Formats: sequence, structure tokens, C-alpha cells
Amino acid sequence: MARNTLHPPLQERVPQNNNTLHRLVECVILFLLFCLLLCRLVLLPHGGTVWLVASLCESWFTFVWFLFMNAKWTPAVYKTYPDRLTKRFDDLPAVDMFVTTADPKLEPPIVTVNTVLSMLAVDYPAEKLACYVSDDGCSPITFYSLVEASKFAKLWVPFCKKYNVEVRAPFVYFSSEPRYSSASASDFAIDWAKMKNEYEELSSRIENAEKSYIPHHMNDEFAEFLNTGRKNHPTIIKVIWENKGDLGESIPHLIYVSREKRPKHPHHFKAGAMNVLTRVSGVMTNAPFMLNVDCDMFVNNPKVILHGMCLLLGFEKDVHSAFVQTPQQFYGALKDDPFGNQLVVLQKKVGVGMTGIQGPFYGGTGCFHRRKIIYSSSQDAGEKNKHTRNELERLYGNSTELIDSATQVTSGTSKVVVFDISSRIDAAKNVASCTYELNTSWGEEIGWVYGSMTEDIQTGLRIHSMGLKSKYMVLDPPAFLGSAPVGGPSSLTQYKRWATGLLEVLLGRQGPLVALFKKRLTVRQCLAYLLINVWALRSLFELCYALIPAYCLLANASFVPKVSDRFFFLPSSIFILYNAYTLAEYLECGLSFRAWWNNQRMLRITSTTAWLFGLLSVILKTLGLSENVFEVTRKDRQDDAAAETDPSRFTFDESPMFVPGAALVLIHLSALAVGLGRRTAGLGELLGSLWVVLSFWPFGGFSRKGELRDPVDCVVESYYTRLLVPALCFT
Ligand SMILES: O=c1ccn([C@@H]2O[C@H](COP(=O)(O)OP(=O)(O)O[C@H]3O[C@H](CO)[C@@H](O)[C@H](O)[C@H]3O)[C@@H](O)[C@H]2O)c(=O)[nH]1
Ligand SMILES: [Mn+2]
Repeated sequence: MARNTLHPPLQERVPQNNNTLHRLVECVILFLLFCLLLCRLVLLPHGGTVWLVASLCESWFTFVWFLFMNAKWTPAVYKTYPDRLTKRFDDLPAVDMFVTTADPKLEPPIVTVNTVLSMLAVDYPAEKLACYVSDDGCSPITFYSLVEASKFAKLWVPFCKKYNVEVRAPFVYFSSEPRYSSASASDFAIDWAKMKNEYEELSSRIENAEKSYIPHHMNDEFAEFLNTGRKNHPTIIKVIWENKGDLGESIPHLIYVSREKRPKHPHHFKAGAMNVLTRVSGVMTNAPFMLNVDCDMFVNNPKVILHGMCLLLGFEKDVHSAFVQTPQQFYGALKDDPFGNQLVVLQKKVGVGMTGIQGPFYGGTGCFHRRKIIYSSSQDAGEKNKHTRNELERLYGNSTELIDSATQVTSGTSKVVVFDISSRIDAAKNVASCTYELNTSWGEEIGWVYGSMTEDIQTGLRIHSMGLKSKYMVLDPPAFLGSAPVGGPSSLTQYKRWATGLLEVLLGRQGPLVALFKKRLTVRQCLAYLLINVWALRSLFELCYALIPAYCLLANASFVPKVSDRFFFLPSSIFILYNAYTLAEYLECGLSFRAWWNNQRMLRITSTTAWLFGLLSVILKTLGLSENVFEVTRKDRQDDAAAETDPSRFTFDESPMFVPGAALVLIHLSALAVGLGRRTAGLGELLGSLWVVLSFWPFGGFSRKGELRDPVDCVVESYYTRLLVPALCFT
């Protein structure tokens, strides 16, 4: 890789000038919050307990607001120039691509297959790529599907490259009619129809396999899957396709990995799978870069690796881009984000904002890592590695093949030894065994970090703690697209897992606060981590504050100044400004009023339900009363989701998670009845209570399911049609 410095840069930082107004409004809100707290303090002797509780909650909200301001204060955006890559390097570096799947029921093999196909077909020299699929489900169906997919790939990859197909996940591509380009139109029509037919056959073979019909010729291949339990089986590694470089059309290597699992050995969920993938690929292809995606995150922009390389190779030093993260974006996303899990504004504001500090969080998927950095720990950051064999074994384990490949990577020798990967299967099986990590640094100082349900945040933090930076890569069209959970229960389950994991990170020995003092995490980056690491703790304040207006109405007390009071303007102006500002942010990101409201509402709902249960599960785990398990999100096939009557409706199950929300609605409805019957009830308390009822309305629908309409719909409609329109006509 000869670097030619005479050429123009591969990336460029785009100045962000339109930031002053944002900062100003944010400061005004912060100032008003401080004034409110001061006013609380002065009036505390007259206010009583409610007043005190309200002040505590508001102090916390002020703190969270400050954390947001910090994260968004210095946004940074980078532009990438992939066309300049080839001018600058005569040879592009190799990339190992990882796909993780865990459950063939919740994650149908056809979903994984589409992701794999989209990766095999990216615009990048195929002989530089290898795709490793980790199957924690140890499913012969998944394996069979990949075998079939690799046959299809031999037609699909050349087809994509010949016609420069935009989205190379076949289920997306074939979901719309072909777009003809003038020249070879008739050739294309024939090829297209043929390819569509092939894909349909592939899908039906996979469907049949799911119905437990598997062709006989596979029997030998399946022998290893016999008598295996999902949590009790030896390592299975199969080279499905090896690119020997002698074919006209070349397709990247495809390797199936199901790591050993035994009931007595913790497997550390996805983090464990990622470490196995790292080691297996280390002894097989040992590419300097690794790209990882979840099984549902297909490549949506075929140039993604080229763009990634611009940020990975385009800086003076590696420390500027230890990893490159793309935002998580979703396909078939429900209109206006009814479950508040598309996180568009959060990712845009905080992701771009953090790029101006040390860099975005590692999000677990759609991310490029440097193998060298995954292999290094904060202890040897800076110093050149001169480890003895014993030290190397303590770090990486006792596989000679792995130690050799790791030293090659960490010492930065650019000479990459290319193996005949089939000859490395035994070495790979050794490093994938469940005892391999015993007495090594994997999961602690090296690789993906264990001990949290959000291994992604924990691992990114480990890297930032070494004083390294990460970069955010926002592409148009989006780099990858995945599926967002649909329905009340699964969305809340996902938020619960995140809240649990993030609190585990906060309290753990490798948490952001420890890293601030003992390692090289910067103050502002630490505060940015706190923003999400305190999710579970936010639940207490959110729940308390949501109860206060009801308590006041029932007990004839007050928690905000009366309308006649000169301090009334403080809470009211904060309320108005905050909502106007967040709404403006949504509109600025191209989202609707409705999306803003849905997200505001879901923030109230998740924080008092999912985050609260996240807090409880951390407490239970700390007391040793229960273990946390990674509850995998269901990745529905598109048609299934569409078959439901209205996928955007909030649905319920018997989970206790729904209790706080439903209780809040009932309490507030009673409180409002009492309050309205009493002439002395304060406006602040009444409006506060009404706001809670509006926010938690989906929980009000539980008794008359299907009939109730969202009151906000009614308000919006009637407001526009009955008031605004005539008013406009009149003037
Ligand atoms: O024991 C396990 C459990 C999960 N997974 C895989 O982990 C990925 C993420 O699981 P999913 O259920 O889709 O969780 P999400 O909440 O959608 O995932 C987000 O949050 C996770 C952390 O909570 C990150 O690991 C993910 O990358 C990030 O996309 C999927 O590919 C799974 O197959 C495993 O490989 N082994
Ligand atoms: Mn997911």
C-alpha cells in the first residue's frame, strides 16, 4: 500500500456554521431552569414536601439538559471522497465482514441470507473480502440457507455489478419493478426475470427447510449438527465458499461459525460471538479491518466500504479513526415513528455532536473496526509492543496461529500472509472453543468487553478510554438499513435491555467515570456517555414527576406557582420553549409534528416503564437474585408486519412492564375528576395532569381496544379544519 501524498485528501471536515441559534436557545432554557431552581430554593420553606420532591426532579432534569447541551455543542461532519482512493493506493486493504445471528425463529434465515448477499456484492475487490457468519442458534437451517445463498451469489454478484444495482439485498431489489437503463434494455429484462426467478427458488428452498424438509444430499454436511442442543454443542466451522482467485467472477469467502457452547460456560451473548469471530478470522484471513453488522442490517449503499476506507485511511494517524460508525437506520420504518425507536433526531444531533468531541458511540452494527485496536489494551497504548511469549498468551490465549497473526497486526507489518483457509479450520476451531478464553484478556482488556447487555457501548468506551477517537459516517443513500421492532412489547423490551446494559456500564469497573480519572477519556466525552448511561436512573425522576400533578389535585396541594404569582412565567416558559425547541429540531431533521409528538410521548412511556424495569433488573442482578439475559429482538419479515391490521398501534401482552403506564393513566383520570370538581385546583396542576394523560394515552385504550382514537389526532384535525381554516378564510 504505497501512500501517495500528492493527491487530494480522502476526507474533509465540513464546517458547521448554523449552530449559534441552537446554542442560544439551549442556553436560555438552561438559564430558565436555573432560575426555576433558585425560585424553588427561596420558596422551599412554604412549599412543603411536594415542593422539595419537585425541586429534586427538576434539578435532575436540568442536569440531563446540560448533558444534552454538552453532547450537541460542537457538531462535526466529514465528507468522504471514495473516487480518490484508487488514485492514492494501488492496492486496497482487506476487510473481514462479520454477521451475527442467534435465533432462527426470531431472526428468519432469509433475513440473514439477504444481509450476507448484500455484503458479498459490495463494490470492493472481492479477493480482499471475507464474510463470517456467527450462528449462536447452531441451526442447520441457517447453515443450509447460507449454502444455498452462496450458490445464488454466483449469479447475483455478477448481476449486481454488471447493472450497477443500487440495493443489493434481493428482497428489497425485487420488491419493486425493474428500472430500465436505455442501452442494454432487452438483455437486462431477460437477466432480471431470470434472477428474480432464481431468488424466488432460493426463498422457497429456505422456506421448505424451515418446514423441516432438507434435501438428502445435505446429510453429510449436516452430520455435525446431529445431537446438538442450542446451548450444548461443539464448535462447527464450515468454509462454505473459498475464493481461490481462479474464477472469472470472484466472490468473497463465506464462512459459517457456530462457536462451542456448554451449559457450565458463560457465552457472553453477542460480545462472546464477536470475540470468536475476531479470533476465527484472525487465524484465517487476518484482515486489518473488520466490518460488523447484525443479521438484519443489509448493505444499502454498495460503496460503503470505499467510503469507510476514506475515514480509516484518510487521516495522518490511526488514532483519529479508531473505529468508524454509521447511524442505525431502518427499512420499512413505520410512518412517524409510533414507538419512538427510530432515534433519528437523537442519532443526528448526538452522533454528529460527539464527532466534534472524541467521536460517536460504537452502536454494535454498521461499524468498521481496526483489528490492531481491538487487540490492544489501555496498558500498552502508546508503547510499542515487546511482549514475551508468556505475556502474549495471557493476552490472546495459547493458539500459536492466533499469536502469530496478532503480532503481525499489532506490529503493523503490512505484509499480509494469505492462507489456504480450508487448511486453517483446526486452528479456527481451537480459538472458538468455550474454554479458550480462560485466563486470557479477552472480554476484559482485549476485544469486545463482557459484563453488560450493551456490549457495544462498553466496547466503544474501552476504545475511547485509550484516548482514541472515532468517526461518524453519514451516507446518502444510507450505508445500512435494519429492522426496528414493531409493537409495544418488543420495543419496550429492547429499551429495557439497553437501559439495563447502560447502567451496568456506568457502575462497572470500566465505566465512564472510572475511565475519566484512571484512563484517557476526556471530560466532555465522559459527560456524553453519561447522557445515555443514566437512562435507567432517569426512570425514578420521570415517574416521580409524573405522579406529582395527580397527587396535588387529589391532596389539594400545589407544585407550581399559581397563575397570579409573578413566578408562574418560569415553569410555563420552560414548558413552551422546551417543546417548541424540540419540535423545531424534528422539523429541521425533516420529520413531522406527529413524529415529534410520538417521540415525546414514547420518551415518557419508555422512561417510566422500560427504563424502570431496566433499573430493577440491575438491582436484582446486583443482589444476586437473577441473571440478565439478552432478549433477541424479533426481525419480522415485511409481509408479516403488513398483515397486521395497524402495525403502528400500541399492542400489549401480559408483561408487568405495562403496569406503571396503565396505573398512571388511571390515577390521573381520577385526579382530574377530583380536581375539576374543586374550584381551587391550580391551572399548572390541571395542565400537568392532562399532559400526562395525553402522553400515556395508549395505555388508556386497554379497556376498549380498537375503538379509541388518539386524542392528539382529534385535536390536530379539529384544530386545523374547524378553527384555522375558517379563521384564515375570514381574514
Ligand atoms: O446471544 C446472542 C444474542 C444476540 N446476538 C446478535 O446480536 C445482534 C443484535 O441483537 P438484536 O436482538 O437485534 O438487538 P438490538 O437491540 O436490535 O441491537 C442493538 O443493541 C445491541 C446491544 O443491546 C447491539 O449489540 C446491536 O448491535 C444493536 O443493533 C443480532 O444480530 C443477534 O443475532 C448474538 O449473536 N448472540
Ligand atoms: Mn436489531
